[in-house]
Amino acid sequence: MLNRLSGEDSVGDAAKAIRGIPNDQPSATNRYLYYPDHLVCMPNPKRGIFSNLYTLLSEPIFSGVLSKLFAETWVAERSSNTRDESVGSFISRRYGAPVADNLVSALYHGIYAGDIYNLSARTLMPRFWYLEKRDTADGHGINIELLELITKSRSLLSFDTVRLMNRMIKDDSGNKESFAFLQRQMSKTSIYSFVRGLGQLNDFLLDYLKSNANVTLRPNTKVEKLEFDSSNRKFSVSTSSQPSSSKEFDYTICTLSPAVLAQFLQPSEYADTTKSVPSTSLISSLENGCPKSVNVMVVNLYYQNPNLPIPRGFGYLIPRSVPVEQNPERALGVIFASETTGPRGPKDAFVEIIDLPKQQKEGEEDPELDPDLVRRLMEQGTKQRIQVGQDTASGTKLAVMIGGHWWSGWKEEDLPDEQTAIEMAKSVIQRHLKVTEEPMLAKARLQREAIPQYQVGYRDAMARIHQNLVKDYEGRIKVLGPWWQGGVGVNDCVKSARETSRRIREAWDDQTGLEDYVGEEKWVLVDRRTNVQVLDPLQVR
Ligand SMILES: C=Cc1c2[nH]c(c1C)Cc1[nH]c(c(CCC(=O)O)c1C)Cc1[nH]c(c(C)c1CCC(=O)O)Cc1[nH]c(c(C)c1C=C)C2
Repeated sequence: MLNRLSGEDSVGDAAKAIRGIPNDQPSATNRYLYYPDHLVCMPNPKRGIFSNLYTLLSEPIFSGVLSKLFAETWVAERSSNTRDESVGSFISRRYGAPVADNLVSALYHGIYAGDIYNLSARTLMPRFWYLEKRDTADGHGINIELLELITKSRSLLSFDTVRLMNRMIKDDSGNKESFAFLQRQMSKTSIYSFVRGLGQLNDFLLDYLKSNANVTLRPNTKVEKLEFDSSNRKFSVSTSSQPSSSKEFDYTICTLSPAVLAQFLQPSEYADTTKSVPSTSLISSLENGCPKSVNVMVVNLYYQNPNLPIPRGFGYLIPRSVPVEQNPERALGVIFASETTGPRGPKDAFVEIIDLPKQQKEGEEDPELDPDLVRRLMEQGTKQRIQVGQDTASGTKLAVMIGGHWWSGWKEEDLPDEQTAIEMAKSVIQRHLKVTEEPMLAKARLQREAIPQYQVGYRDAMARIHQNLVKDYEGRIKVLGPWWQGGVGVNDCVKSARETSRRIREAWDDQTGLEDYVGEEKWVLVDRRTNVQVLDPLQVR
């Protein structure tokens, strides 16, 4: 997908679409935690050793943390029977409760809006989970293992990551030039966005699919039933507009939740008796293994003042340990959104390339423009106006995220409405950032079931679903997306989409997208100097 975005048609389109924030910008280097009543900038190499040390020694959020970090080496490892454990319990056990509650809980608010005492350590901290039991003969803990990797210039990568990287390098079906361009662009980038927002990705995909004669799109059409004929291994689909379809399909790709897939597959009273019926074991593995999800209220605030008294950076997160009187709204964090969407204002959001040779000599790097793109435009002699920032107005944008796991189990009528949410967000901003100005624009939206919560036991649940899908549907149902592969990000989705299309192209029908969950995780040691890859000889026993 991104490969296509990056220039199937023209390399210029990519530079126009993807807006990368360079690694050295404040939004890349400065991330804050709120504790107990002020923002604390997290240590990072760009801030220098003295500044980091001062923060570590003076801020209450780190009290008791350093001694516990050092003591980790002597903590007894988990028992061999433990299949999984919550992130909160794992971190408290190895590094102490303050690390879990003050630091790690905030991080998991900022990715999953989740409760560390429910999320799976094995799924979400796989490397740490693995390192705890690696080399058990020495029993010297995670920190020493990490130190050893650093001093020996080795990376420990999951087997599936290395497999994907190797496949992408070998794969000649993609556009090599655009892939190389994307790699170069991303290596300088900490985060990226799309100039017209994330919706641009959808628009691009839609346009691309519409331009393919063999694709039929059925918007606003609910799938009612999915039936499989095992004699010819074909699916038929009943939809709200077409109760019985004559068309047959070879594969089904499901990006919805396991529980929704179970609904599609359940035979109705009037089911066609020639079609296969899913086993009760598949249906119960889908229903019981389905992660719960959380609702997140996202409130966007726009202030006309471009110079509000807020620090430079990506934003801040609020750990679970912050006393309720400091966070009665149960906010999870705030994104300083004008920092993350590129240059803003009527002048700065666009770069006009009128006379390239004068404006930029070949080889001279402009942080906003890719040199290859410039070279290409120079060759074409093109005059272009390129949008590099999302916002054509100056001012300050903030995005306040509220709720998540704090609202788990709440009844619908107890959730705040949008107007109340705006008032809540304004009071968060007033209390935490001392901003008393009224926003010029405010918009709230409740994102329902926004983020799946990968529960303790997620890995085993997905392995069971895989085995049942292969048995009942002969690997003709593939699953991908946030519910299935334990990753909520766009990158995770792109990665699993790539792998799914390969599985179908190669007719790998022993694979559903969940096969890597069966058995133990495999890890690869990569020598960073030579790029030699070896399967880690010290796999967990
Ligand atoms: C305050 C709540 C949230 C913030 N972002 C999200 C929530 C619930 C959701 C979210 N965050 C990340 C993703 C994945 C995006 C992707 O990969 O496409 C999602 C869905 C990424 C992320 N955000 C933070 C971290 C450390 C990460 C992991 C990857 C990375 O380093 O980029 C931190 C973070 N999130 C939020 C803030 C304010 C913040 C840090 C200060 C908001």
